[in-house]
Amino acid sequence: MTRLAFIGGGNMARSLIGGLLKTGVAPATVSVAEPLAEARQTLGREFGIACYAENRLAAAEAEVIVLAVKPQIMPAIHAELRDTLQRNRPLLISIAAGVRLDQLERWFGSGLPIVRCMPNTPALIGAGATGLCANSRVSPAQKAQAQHILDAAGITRWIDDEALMDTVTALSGSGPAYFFALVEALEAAAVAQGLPRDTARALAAQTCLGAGRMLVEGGEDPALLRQRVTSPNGTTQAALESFAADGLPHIVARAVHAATRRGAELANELDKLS
Ligand SMILES: NC(=O)C1=CN([C@@H]2O[C@H](COP(=O)(O)OP(=O)(O)OC[C@H]3O[C@@H](n4cnc5c(N)ncnc54)[C@H](OP(=O)(O)O)[C@@H]3O)[C@@H](O)[C@H]2O)C=CC1
Ligand SMILES: O=C(O)[C@@H]1CCC=N1
Repeated sequence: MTRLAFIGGGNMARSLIGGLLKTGVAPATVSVAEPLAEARQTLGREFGIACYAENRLAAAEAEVIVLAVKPQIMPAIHAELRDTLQRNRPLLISIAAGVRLDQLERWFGSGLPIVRCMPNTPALIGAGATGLCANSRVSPAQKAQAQHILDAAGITRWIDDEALMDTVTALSGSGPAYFFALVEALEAAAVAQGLPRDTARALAAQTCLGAGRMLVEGGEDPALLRQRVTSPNGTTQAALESFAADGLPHIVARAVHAATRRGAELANELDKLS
């Protein structure tokens, strides 16, 4: 069985580890490096995996290493891991927003097989969406390995042009937050009209789930699904006309553009640090 190490045991690592163990991956094959003692204890208790304070120890025997730290931490960990990686030449998987393959190659050593991917937090419940992009050193078997790890967390799509990974980040990486923000706004609007908050929350959240399930399970065009809700001259039409008058597509496009630009900025900031 493939030995897998996570560097950083935060939100996304927990989501991915939880998904993998649910698919039958043995806890004994997974290790994690996490600086916070309390977080190590929780990870060990929850998942039964080996937890280390030192990155080098977690990575020592691994055939696949998932870099699950914040982008700004990457330059700090490469010095620690570089020798181990050059010796063992594992498959490296980075989930960091913005961080480019050429930067990872420069920091961790050229010639390494590296997959840059962008999962999202619904991975925690097996409903994640991940874009993946590989450098030229990744073999077909390693591609399948990376896909297997991320498939455990939801759906996966390979992205051939790495330049589009910042778009994936802005779409599905950050995307759950957009839907949460919409639910918050819907809830606030209904509460302002007098609906009890718990009722507003439950109806808004279930509506989000129902719409999402119809999109995913039915596979129909969102425009068609929208039209079916929209009776001529009815309530939905009134709401959609209000959205259009306020420029909803433009507002969304600007937000996705801002997130995409921030991804590129993160990478540029790291170039200045390292
Ligand atoms: N959150 C999200 O929705 C998504 C995040 N990502 C990407 O995933 C990565 C992780 O994000 P997320 O899980 O949210 O962040 P978290 O802060 O939850 O996790 C990062 C973890 O790394 C640990 N850490 C800090 N320094 C080191 C170090 N030197 N060596 C090893 N571990 C260290 C942190 O410990 P401590 O807390 O003690 O500092 C923390 O537990 C980021 O690069 C982000 O861009 C990708 C997709 C979605
Ligand atoms: O906000 C962020 O930078 C990370 C990447 C995608 C989701 N969270």
